[in-house]
Amino acid sequence: MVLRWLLALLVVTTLLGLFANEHWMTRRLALDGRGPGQQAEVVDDSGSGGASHAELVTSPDGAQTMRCEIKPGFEWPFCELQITPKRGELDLTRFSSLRLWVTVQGPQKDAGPAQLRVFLRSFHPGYPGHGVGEDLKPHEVVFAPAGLTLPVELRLSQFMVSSWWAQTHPLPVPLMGPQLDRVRAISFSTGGQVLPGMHVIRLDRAELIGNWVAPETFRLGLVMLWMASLLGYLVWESWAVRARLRRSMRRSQALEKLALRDPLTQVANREGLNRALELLLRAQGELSFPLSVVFVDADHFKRVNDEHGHDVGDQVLTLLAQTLRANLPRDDLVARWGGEEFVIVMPQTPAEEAVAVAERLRAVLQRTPWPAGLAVTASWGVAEAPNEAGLEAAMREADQAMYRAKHGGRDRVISASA
Ligand SMILES: Nc1nc2c(ncn2[C@@H]2O[C@H](COP(=O)(O)OP(=O)(O)OP(=O)(O)O)[C@@H](O)[C@H]2O)c(=O)[nH]1
Repeated sequence: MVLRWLLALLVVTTLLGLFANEHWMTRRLALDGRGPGQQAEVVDDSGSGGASHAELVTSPDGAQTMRCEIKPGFEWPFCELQITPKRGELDLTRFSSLRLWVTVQGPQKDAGPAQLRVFLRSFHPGYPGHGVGEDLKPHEVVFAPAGLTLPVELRLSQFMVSSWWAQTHPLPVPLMGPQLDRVRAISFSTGGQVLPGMHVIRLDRAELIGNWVAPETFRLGLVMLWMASLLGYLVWESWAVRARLRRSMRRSQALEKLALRDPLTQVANREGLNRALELLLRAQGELSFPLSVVFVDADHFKRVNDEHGHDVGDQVLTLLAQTLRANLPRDDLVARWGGEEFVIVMPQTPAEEAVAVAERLRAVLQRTPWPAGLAVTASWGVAEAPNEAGLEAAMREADQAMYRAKHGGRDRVISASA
């Protein structure tokens, strides 16, 4: 169930994340000459020996329009609308595409739609001429905007170093290829095979688009998220299984304890005594011997029930058991054998000592304040087991000795050997 929720959450997070990274977590930068931070200007071939002439018109809505009269006679005639950030350079590596709202008109009717060259010009101190004017490295994309739906989106990876520039500017290998980390200008230029006549380039908007987090980094992050979630789940599950196991062990231990204890008197029952004896013999073996067994049976207990009710009878049995337990060392075992009969097992105790202990306990019962002002006594039978083999016989003999105590007048201790 948890896994299902976790999976659903991860799937939703992943899809939402991918969508957000693509559409919401984006940075934009206008690069169209609007605002005080940028400057728009036109450049024509007149500075290089040509006769073409360009002029710039800025519309009230901010659109930049270059009107250019291309004159023949020069080898590479051109006009160019150039936008430069006033404060130096732009690092375009943080962006992935350039969105353009641009239209081009030219005189060519039969020669096909007029072409536009877009240049990103970047600086590097290693370039020949050290960034003076034309020695900025041009990165170029050529296309015909006519008929395209605006905006036209150009991926920055589509910009290639102009081959004519590369041929005349031999560069060391590390500086070859596109470099967009220090762009000083973006230009919109007439095409390479430009026809003489009037050319108009109108730039309504130019916008750089980039992701806050690069898509590859973002996807890597998502993979890490999945791995971490999976690992977290595995750790959590193994912890949960261990916790379940611990709980069920505790429960079964509690149940086992219940099964070995007499619920009324809270001392061991017969099964509990057998189990405790087993453990004792396993731990101490023959060291437990000589071991004495004492049978204790409340005297005339039926009368207690008959005269004072079953509840008082229960209270007497409970007090009797707890009194025995409280007045014996921890190593001695106390159990309810059944009804109003109890058994005490005293390891490392010869019969004479056990008789003395039984006498002491008998005296304790006389001093005990019993419910309903009763004077409760018991009959005691003591027998000694010299070794493990003699244990069963000792139980039997102690029981018989207890009966002899009954027949002898009750409230007394009888040793089987007496
Ligand atoms: N209240 C109560 N009575 C119990 C319980 N278990 C056994 N008894 C009662 O203990 C009484 C034992 O009676 P008997 O076996 O005649 O023995 P006694 O009256 O003690 O007489 P002697 O043993 O000969 O001294 C019976 O009335 C049982 O009902 C118990 O858990 N609670």
